[in-house]
Amino acid sequence: MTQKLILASNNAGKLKEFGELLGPLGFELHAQGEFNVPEAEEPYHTFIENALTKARHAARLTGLPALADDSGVCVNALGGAPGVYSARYAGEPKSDANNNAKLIADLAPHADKSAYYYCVLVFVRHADDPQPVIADGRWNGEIVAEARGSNGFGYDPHFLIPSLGKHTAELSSDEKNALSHRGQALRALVEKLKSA
Ligand SMILES: O=c1nc[nH]c2c1ncn2[C@H]1C[C@H](O)[C@@H](COP(=O)(O)OP(=O)(O)OP(=O)(O)O)O1
Ligand SMILES: [Mg+2]
Repeated sequence: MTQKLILASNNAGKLKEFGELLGPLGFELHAQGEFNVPEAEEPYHTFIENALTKARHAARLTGLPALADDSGVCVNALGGAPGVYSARYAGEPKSDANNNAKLIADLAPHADKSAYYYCVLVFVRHADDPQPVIADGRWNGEIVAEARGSNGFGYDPHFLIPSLGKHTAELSSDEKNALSHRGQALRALVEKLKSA
């Protein structure tokens, strides 16, 4: 039996990656936008609290199980910024181009360009589920001022994977999903769901 699952996100890049990763596992995926679920507030300072809030919000408004992702890029020389604030680093309205420009400018004086992508996923069976299923993933790289590649989304044109010699926007979706913070977290989550 296929399980209906609401993806509690309005980010087209994430929704594409979730479809690629979860579609083959037999979930019947629906973006929250199909049910006119408006964007949830993300008022917290931790990824986990924001992800849980997004998942509960979507489950409450649809009556269906929901999966939320809160993620970002954490830059070591910037003390982990933009981190949980990655989506609105350059202010509202959210803009990948403005966020990338601000990140490159802020990092320019620093020699250490190391960074990592971080992703927390939260699955709830219903809005008041007392046992949300949680998994996370991390992907190390470096921020590069020059943009390269046109795949992916967000900070991908500027995120270099040194061992591959490629920016993450130069990877195919299969290559990215096999390695990414989101791919790692989703595989861990699916293992937990199997034994839950
Ligand atoms: O694989 C990635 N490749 C590039 N950039 C990424 C990635 N993963 C997260 N990011 C960046 C995009 C955004 O600036 C922030 C997520 O913010 P976050 O609040 O979790 O998502 P969002 O507001 O775009 O959509 P939503 O909350 O509806 O899921 O981190
Ligand atoms: Mg968000």
